[in-house]
Amino acid sequence: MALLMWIEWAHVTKIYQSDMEYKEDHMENWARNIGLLDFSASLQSGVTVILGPKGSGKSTLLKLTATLMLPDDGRITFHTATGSYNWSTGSMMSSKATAEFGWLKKRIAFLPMLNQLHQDTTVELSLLHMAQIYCLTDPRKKSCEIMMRWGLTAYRQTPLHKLRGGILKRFVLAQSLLIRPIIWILDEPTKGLDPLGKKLLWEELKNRSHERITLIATHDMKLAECADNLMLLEAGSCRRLGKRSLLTAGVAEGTVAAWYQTMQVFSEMKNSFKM
Ligand SMILES: Nc1ncnc2c1ncn2[C@@H]1O[C@H](COP(=O)(O)OP(=O)(O)OP(=O)(O)O)[C@@H](O)[C@H]1O
Repeated sequence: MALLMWIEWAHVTKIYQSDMEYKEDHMENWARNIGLLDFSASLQSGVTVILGPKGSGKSTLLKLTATLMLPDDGRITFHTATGSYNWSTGSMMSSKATAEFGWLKKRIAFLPMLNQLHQDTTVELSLLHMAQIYCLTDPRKKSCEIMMRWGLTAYRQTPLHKLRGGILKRFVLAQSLLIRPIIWILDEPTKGLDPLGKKLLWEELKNRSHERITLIATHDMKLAECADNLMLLEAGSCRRLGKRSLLTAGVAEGTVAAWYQTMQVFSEMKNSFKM
């Protein structure tokens, strides 16, 4: 059954106060401090892959949607079967709505979350701990199931600091799914992920996408092929949003990579006319 929920971003703007760390990386961006600028869009369940050049605002959009940062202007509204909840600077809510929104926020999983890991704890105990924090029924069973699904059973007694990079990333993905997120937000999930992890991620995205809203920012064009929708960001704004099948049908190769490349060419042409 499809999830009865959607997210709406209305005129969301986020300006960073300092650009010190970013000067080298994103020199081509005319306004380095702009995370998002008057960003508007809306999305329902399924997998949405967010594409865009370096510094176009992909991570900013994900962090704002994960409610890790507040927008400076505009609002993000989470529409659910029980009500609509606004994430914006200065928004007011009744105590009932605050409690409901609190419940929803606990069902938003954001990756990367590596810094929140207790490195000395074993794989099994970390999952169990997470299941207990989130008050899951039958936490031991659910932790075992997720370990099996993500090929982690052989590492159950291994402390996290001993996991190799690719397997650690697989663990983090598994852990994020343990809480059965309604909104699953992934920033570059295939970066540093091992081949088994990539295969399992693909299966998860293909088989369970209707159960949640999944947002993925990536430069991995192979992964982007799993999208139901594509969103293209440019200089902090949404330039395109639509069904992958429709957007890619417009380019000869019919792939996301070819569509993205075409869009980049159009952008360069547009920018050269402006100069
Ligand atoms: N903490 C920060 N301080 C200052 N500027 C920032 C900060 N975080 C992001 N920015 C700026 O905001 C803009 C958007 O950054 P963001 O990381 O969201 O882009 P991105 O599309 O995710 O880039 P990438 O593809 O490199 O991950 C960039 O120009 C960046 O320099």
